[in-house]
Amino acid sequence: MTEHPSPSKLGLTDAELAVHPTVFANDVLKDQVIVVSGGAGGIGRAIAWLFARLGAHVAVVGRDGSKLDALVAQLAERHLKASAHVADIREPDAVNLLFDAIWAAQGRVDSLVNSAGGQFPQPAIDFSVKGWNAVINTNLNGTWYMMQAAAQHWRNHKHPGSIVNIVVVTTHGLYGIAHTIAARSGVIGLSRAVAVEWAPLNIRVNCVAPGAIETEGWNVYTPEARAAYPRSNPMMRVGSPWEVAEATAFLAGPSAKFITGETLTVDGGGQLWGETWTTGKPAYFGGDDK
Ligand SMILES: CCCCC/C=C/C(=O)SCCNC(=O)CCNC(=O)[C@H](O)C(C)(C)COP(=O)(O)OP(=O)(O)OC[C@H]1O[C@@H](n2cnc3c(N)ncnc32)[C@H](O)[C@@H]1OP(=O)(O)O
Ligand SMILES: NC(=O)C1=CN([C@@H]2O[C@H](COP(=O)(O)OP(=O)(O)OC[C@H]3O[C@@H](n4cnc5c(N)ncnc54)[C@H](OP(=O)(O)O)[C@@H]3O)[C@@H](O)[C@H]2O)C=CC1
Repeated sequence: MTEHPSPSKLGLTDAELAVHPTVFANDVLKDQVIVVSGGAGGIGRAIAWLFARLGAHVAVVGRDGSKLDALVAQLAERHLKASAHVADIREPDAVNLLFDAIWAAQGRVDSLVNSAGGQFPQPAIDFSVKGWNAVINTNLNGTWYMMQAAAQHWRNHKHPGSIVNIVVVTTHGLYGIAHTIAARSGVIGLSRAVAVEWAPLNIRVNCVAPGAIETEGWNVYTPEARAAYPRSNPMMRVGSPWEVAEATAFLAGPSAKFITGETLTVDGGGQLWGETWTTGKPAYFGGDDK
């Protein structure tokens, strides 16, 4: 994967996340257990900090154990509860073992947040089969394996649950990552379908669709593409991972107990006005790219 040097830090640090003001009351998630995939990434990390500060035990999941361990240590320093779990969400057997392990250690799981995911910018006409499959496998298949394993464990334990899938805005204005639009459209459709099928099990399923949210994940985009992101919505700024975390807490927790099958867009209005060209805006549309 091509990574571009970042001129300054991207996103929020642990020190900032530890004290960021929140609209939620302390202890609103007291004693709950929340699984956060991609928990050491930019958005997942903000979710982990917010949910832990609200009283939950946060089980953070990813492939890089050292990043997860460092985050858990930071949380523990502030007397917040968390555990690190290495798993590749594209491996269904590993995903099942992950949920077995968390249930065995914590005795419950209340919510799953799927924040693991990503893509690379490329005109769709040039996608290789391997690149297409990497993005579909991560964002659609991996998310599904996590959703299904969570739901099967809830059914087996006769325990209610909620799922929040972090997707992208699929309806308007996001170009150069068509593979992820395809995968995330699949996740949104899947979430609406199982929101109905799993309602008898007392499982809610919702999505959050962020717009341009500054995180280290942006290193996959060129500095020129990133420079245009603040102009991708009528608020003329990028979003913060904390803004996504608070939307996620709203949907995951008791505040949304009558909401299922919904997608909450957190993009500063970008789905109504604005455009994001992750590969540079072509001259045809009035941009600089040939
Ligand atoms: C407002 C703006 C933003 C737009 C909205 C969304 C933003 C975000 O989501 S930002 C944060 C998300 N984080 C990331 O996207 C992280 C970076 N991306 C990735 O890690 C990958 O894209 C991945 C998720 C697909 C990783 O999967 P993995 O299996 O590890 O993939 P590989 O790196 O091994 O690559 C496999 C295959 O994919 C093709 N490929 C990968 N990178 C590129 C590239 N830059 N250009 C073209 N093709 C690429 C390629 O075929 C790779 O195979 P090889 O050629 O054999 O390496
Ligand atoms: N930032 C933005 O502007 C936007 C982001 N999004 C989406 O929000 C989600 C989070 O984004 P963000 O935090 O910015 O991205 P990051 O790249 O910072 O974090 C993504 C995390 O996903 C984990 N991950 C990736 N693949 C796998 C895998 N196969 N198994 C387990 N974990 C995996 C990575 O951890 P590890 O390397 O340890 O596996 C990483 O920490 C992603 O789905 C992203 O596409 C959507 C719209 C906009």
